[in-house]
Amino acid sequence: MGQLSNKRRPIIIANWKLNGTTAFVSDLLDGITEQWFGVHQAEVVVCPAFIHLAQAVNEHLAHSNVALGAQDCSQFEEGAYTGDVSAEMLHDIGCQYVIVGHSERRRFYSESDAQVAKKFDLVHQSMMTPILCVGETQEQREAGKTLDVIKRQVGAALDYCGVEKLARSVVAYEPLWAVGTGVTATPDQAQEVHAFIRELLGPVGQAVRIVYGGSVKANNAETLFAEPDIDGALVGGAALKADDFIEICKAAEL
Ligand SMILES: O=C[C@H](O)COP(=O)(O)O
Repeated sequence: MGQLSNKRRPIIIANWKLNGTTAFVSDLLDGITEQWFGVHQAEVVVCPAFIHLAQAVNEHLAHSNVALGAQDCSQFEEGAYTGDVSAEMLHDIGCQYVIVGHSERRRFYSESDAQVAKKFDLVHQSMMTPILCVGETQEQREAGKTLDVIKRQVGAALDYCGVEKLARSVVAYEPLWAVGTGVTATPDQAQEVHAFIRELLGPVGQAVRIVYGGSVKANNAETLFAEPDIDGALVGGAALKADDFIEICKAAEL
């Protein structure tokens, strides 16, 4: 992949969102682990729904080289917060990664930058790696505000947690107009924002993996990954079929 691949290990993350039964998840995990064994340049992470995490660990991932992530966590550590799942619970069950600030959480649950920053910090406190999602709406892009939005979203985590924690994180750039729409950002559009995020992080930015998300498919992954600041992908729809997802993972190693 891109010219900086010697410095940053590519990472491909499957976000299965609100999908799957135990049988579906079982088949999908079998399909992925059977095709992704041995040593690989790219790191592969799967993020099932909370209720399928234990199944993933106990029945499929324990002896695989596929890592486990969660799609979200509570902004609270413990106590009377009905329905929540804490970062510590996720660590305890075997997660290594947690997505925070996904645009669907920001949009459908009104999560603020401040709440996302708290979650980001709790994931670190629980010895896992947060995947911080940022991205602009179509209206914001058309108004020329893309970089302002990204600066505000990354800045909230930076201000709350400090640059050292950002250095040990993954950032996912997901323009909302590309999420689940079939419209992918062009490699140039994505590269511009990725380079901007890296610049925002200062010297540590060179070590941070910044992935792109938004209608990534097997047929567009390679050109995106060829960009110097795109270190992998956060994949939704195309991660629901093992063969399609594995094709994207392979493209990260070209
Ligand atoms: O978390 C994944 C993203 O929201 C991308 O979803 P998508 O690949 O279905 O567009």
